[in-house]
Amino acid sequence: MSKTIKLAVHGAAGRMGQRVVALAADASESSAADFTVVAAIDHAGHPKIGQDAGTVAGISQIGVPVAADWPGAADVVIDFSLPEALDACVEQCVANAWPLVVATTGLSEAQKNSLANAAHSIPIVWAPSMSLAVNLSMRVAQQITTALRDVAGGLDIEILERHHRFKADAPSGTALKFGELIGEAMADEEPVMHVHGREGHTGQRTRNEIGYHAIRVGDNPGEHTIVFGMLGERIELNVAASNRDCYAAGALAAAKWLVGGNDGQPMPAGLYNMFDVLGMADAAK
Ligand SMILES: NC(=O)C1=CN([C@@H]2O[C@H](COP(=O)(O)OP(=O)(O)OC[C@H]3O[C@@H](n4cnc5c(N)ncnc54)[C@H](O)[C@@H]3O)[C@@H](O)[C@H]2O)C=CC1
Ligand SMILES: O=C(O)C1=N[C@H](C(=O)O)C[C@H](O)C1
Repeated sequence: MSKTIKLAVHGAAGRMGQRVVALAADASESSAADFTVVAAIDHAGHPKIGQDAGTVAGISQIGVPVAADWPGAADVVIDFSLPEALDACVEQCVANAWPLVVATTGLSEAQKNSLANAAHSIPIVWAPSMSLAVNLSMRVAQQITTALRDVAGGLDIEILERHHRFKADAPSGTALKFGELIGEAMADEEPVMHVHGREGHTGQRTRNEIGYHAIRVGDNPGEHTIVFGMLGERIELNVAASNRDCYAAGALAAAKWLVGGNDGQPMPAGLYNMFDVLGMADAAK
């Protein structure tokens, strides 16, 4: 039998952590052949501490309790937690030389810098969306922007995102990443302004801004619409999750890539993203 990847899940009792545990451990899922969940880590005060992580995730027992302690050994760690929980996770991974997938959004600038520092010693995949469809849409958004940025009459770009009412950060990390990539593709002499919502006497829209609008409704697992508005017509690029498994499957693909790379060799230390994992790093922009 081939050796499975020993996976530690950080934030294991959360909405996303549960789906990662389920896809990695549920025998009916194809990814379960690749992984063995060795640790399901969550906050010491979480009410599910001590319960079997499989049961918490809605699958059969896996013999691993949700715990606040880190394991003695792991091949890779997947983090879906909170910004305030991430620093300790990164420290553990650096101390133990564990590759790390960071999916948590809403990080401070200091945390982004410490991720870059940590990536000098361990390989890290960090992306605000692990979804294949979202990452592909980011490339499409860059291409549309490049094609239309000099259109007669001008191009207005606004980013609408919809998420469940429980989401803690706004706008979504994905919306901000769309904006960053689109801003690069706008390549104007003027610096791009990132405008978050509008209210009051705002005056006319300027050419060099990207607008962001964060909608929080019900149980929406994540939807992004990029509006490319011109005089006389518009394009709307919409990418929507039906459930959270697109993110969980993407995180598992990233974990597998860190451990086995493209050629079976572990990835060296460095800061990677989902474009690297999906082989889209050099896609035409
Ligand atoms: N990159 C991506 O594809 C995606 C990223 N996310 C992001 O992942 C994060 C988690 O999202 P959800 O699962 O919906 O949130 P959630 O609130 O359901 O789960 C977070 C979990 O982290 C745990 N946690 C809090 N403090 C901790 C600590 N000190 N140590 C260990 N665990 C701790 C919580 O108890 C909770 O179980 C958010 O930042 C969200 O934006 C969510 C979906 C996709
Ligand atoms: O909190 C969520 O749910 C999600 N967060 C990520 C983000 O902030 O971009 C990714 C996804 O949209 C779901």
